[in-house]
Amino acid sequence: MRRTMVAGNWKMHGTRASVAELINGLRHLALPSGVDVAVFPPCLHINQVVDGLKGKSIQVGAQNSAVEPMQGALTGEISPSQLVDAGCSYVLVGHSERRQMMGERDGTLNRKFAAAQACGLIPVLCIGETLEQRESGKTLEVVSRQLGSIIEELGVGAFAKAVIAYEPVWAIGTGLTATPQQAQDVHAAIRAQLAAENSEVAQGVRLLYGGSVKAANAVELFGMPDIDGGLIGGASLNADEFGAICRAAGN
Ligand SMILES: O=C[C@H](O)COP(=O)(O)O
Repeated sequence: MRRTMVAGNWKMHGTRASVAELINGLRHLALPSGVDVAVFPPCLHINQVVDGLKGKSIQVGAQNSAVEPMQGALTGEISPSQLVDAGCSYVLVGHSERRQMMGERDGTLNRKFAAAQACGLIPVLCIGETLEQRESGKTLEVVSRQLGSIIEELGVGAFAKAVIAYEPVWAIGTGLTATPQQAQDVHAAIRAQLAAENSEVAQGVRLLYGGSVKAANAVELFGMPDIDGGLIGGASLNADEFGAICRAAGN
């Protein structure tokens, strides 16, 4: 049985003061015991969040990490080993905003994924199609290629200690959500692709849905058989809303 997971990606939001407020809100949440909860603050605020959430069952992750596992001459980057040292458990790999705006390609993402795992971080691989790709019937082809890149490079076993987030780009921050059935169809295809290589890995890996998830649509989405929780953007910046989404995952 897979444990559900709700992850809050704060993206490039927050000041020390607003983060302190959000931490305070999170500390007061009653969280369901069967759900793994994690937040992904900007790197600048990771120490503050790790300290502020001590004793609370919320893990902390980073939104990005370097292609090299250990420290070195890589100006401006933060290594997975530094993130572990700071108290992180997870790292996002290949969020569509980084694929699109930073030009991150599969080869780079394979290295980031491997480097994260080498340090004991759990990578959350983000995959998903653009509106144009969906409208031209290429959704499954695109998602399969993004997933296949890691399988080819690192082997399907790499997903024994990883999470996958399916995020249709057209649903991110737009208020448009994939219908539960649209999301389920893609999640089922992802699991089938993994199962073709290794059914145990396929059954064990958690597949999160991301894209305009709110408390109001979470129950229906998380009720689908291959949706094991969510990667939440905007709604994770409000502790009460985030708490309600976590409770929806616990139903
Ligand atoms: O990482 C989170 C996703 O990009 C979803 O963002 P959103 O909930 O604001 O649409």
